[in-house]
Amino acid sequence: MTDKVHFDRIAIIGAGLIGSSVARAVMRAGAAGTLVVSDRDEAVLSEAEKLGFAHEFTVNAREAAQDADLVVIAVPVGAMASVGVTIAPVLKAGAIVTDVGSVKEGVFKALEPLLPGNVHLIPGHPVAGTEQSGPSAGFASLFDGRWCIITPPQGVDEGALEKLTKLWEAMGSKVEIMTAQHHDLVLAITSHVPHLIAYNIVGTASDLEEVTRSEVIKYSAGGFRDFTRIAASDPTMWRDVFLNNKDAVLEMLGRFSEDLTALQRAIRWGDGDALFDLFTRTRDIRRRIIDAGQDEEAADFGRHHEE
Ligand SMILES: NC(=O)c1ccc[n+]([C@@H]2O[C@H](COP(=O)([O-])OP(=O)(O)OC[C@H]3O[C@@H](n4cnc5c(N)ncnc54)[C@H](O)[C@@H]3O)[C@@H](O)[C@H]2O)c1
Ligand SMILES: O=C(O)C(=O)C[C@]1(C(=O)O)C=C[C@@H](O)C=C1
Repeated sequence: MTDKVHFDRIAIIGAGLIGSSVARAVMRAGAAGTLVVSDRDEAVLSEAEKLGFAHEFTVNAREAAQDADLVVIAVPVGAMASVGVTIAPVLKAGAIVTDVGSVKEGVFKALEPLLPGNVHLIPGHPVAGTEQSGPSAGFASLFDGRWCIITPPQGVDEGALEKLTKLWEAMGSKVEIMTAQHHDLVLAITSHVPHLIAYNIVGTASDLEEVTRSEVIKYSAGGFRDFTRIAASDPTMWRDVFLNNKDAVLEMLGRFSEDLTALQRAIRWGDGDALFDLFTRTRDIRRRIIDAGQDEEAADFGRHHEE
C-alpha cells in the first residue's frame, strides 16, 4: 500500500484559473472522496459545472466548506478576508485551510484572526499561472514540475503541513517551505515588479498610440508582444497583489529605478562596456532558468496550439 494522500472532502472557493486547475489536479490525483467547488459568480459557477471538474458545485461558500477536511481559497488576495468571514462559522475542528494567493503575509494577517483556533491555517502559493482567467482557462497539468511555496506559521501542526505538502506533490508540484515575509520579497522581484513593468510599458505605448495610431499594434513583434501577454493579466488580481505587497514591491522598485538610471547614464555617455557587461550577465540568467527546467514557454505554446 502506498501512502497516497486523501481527504474525505475538499472544498475549493473560487473557480477561476487557479481554483479550477487545483480542482482538475485533485481529480487527476484521486485525492478527494468528494470535491466541491464554489464561486460567488453564478455565470462562473455554471461554466464550471458544464466543464465538470468536481463532484459538486455551489454558489454558497459556507455550504461548500461545511464538513470539509481541506478548504482551498482561490480568490483574489483582496477577497480572502470576506471568504474567511463566510466560512469561519462552519469549519470543522482539525480542518486545514489554505489559499493560493500571490501574496502571503497579508493573506495570513487577514485570515488568521477570522478563523477558529481549532483549524490549521497554512497558506500556500503555486508559482504557476498564465495571463488568462476563469474556469475554462484552467488545466490539470498547470502545476506539473512547478514550485508551490508553502508559508506555514510558527508552531504549525506538522501532520497538517505534511498532508498539505503531499497534496501539492500529488498535483505535480515541487514544494518549498519558507516564511511569508521571505516569499513576498522574492516574489516581488520575480513576479510582481515584472508585471508592473509590463503594465507600464504597454500603458506608455498605448498613450503613444494616440500619436502613431495603428503602428504600435502593426509593428508589435518580439519584445513588445511578450510584454502585452503579461499586461493582459487579470486587473483585479494584480491590483490586489500590489496593494497587499506594498513594502516589498516598493523596495524592489527603488532598486530597479537606480539600475535604470545607471543604464540611462551608460547610453548617454556611450559606455558600451557597461551595456555589454549587463546584457551578458542577464543572458546568463536566462540560460540558468532554462537549464533548471523553469521555462515552460515552448511547452505552453505547444499545448495551447494543440487545443
Ligand atoms: N493567475 C495566475 O497566474 C496566478 C498564479 C498563482 C496564484 N494566483 C492567485 O490565485 C488566486 C486566484 O487567481 P485566478 O487567476 O484563479 O483568478 P480568476 O479571476 O481566474 O478567479 C478568481 C475567482 O474568484 C471568484 N471570487 C472572487 N471573490 C469571491 C468570493 N468572495 N467568494 C467566492 N468566489 C469569489 C471570482 O468570481 C473568480 O471566478 C489569486 O489570489 C491570485 O493571486 C494566480
Ligand atoms: O506565467 C504567467 O503568465 C504568470 O504571470 C504566472 C505568475 C508569475 O509571475 O510567474 C503570476 C502570478 C503568480 O502568483 C504566479 C505565477
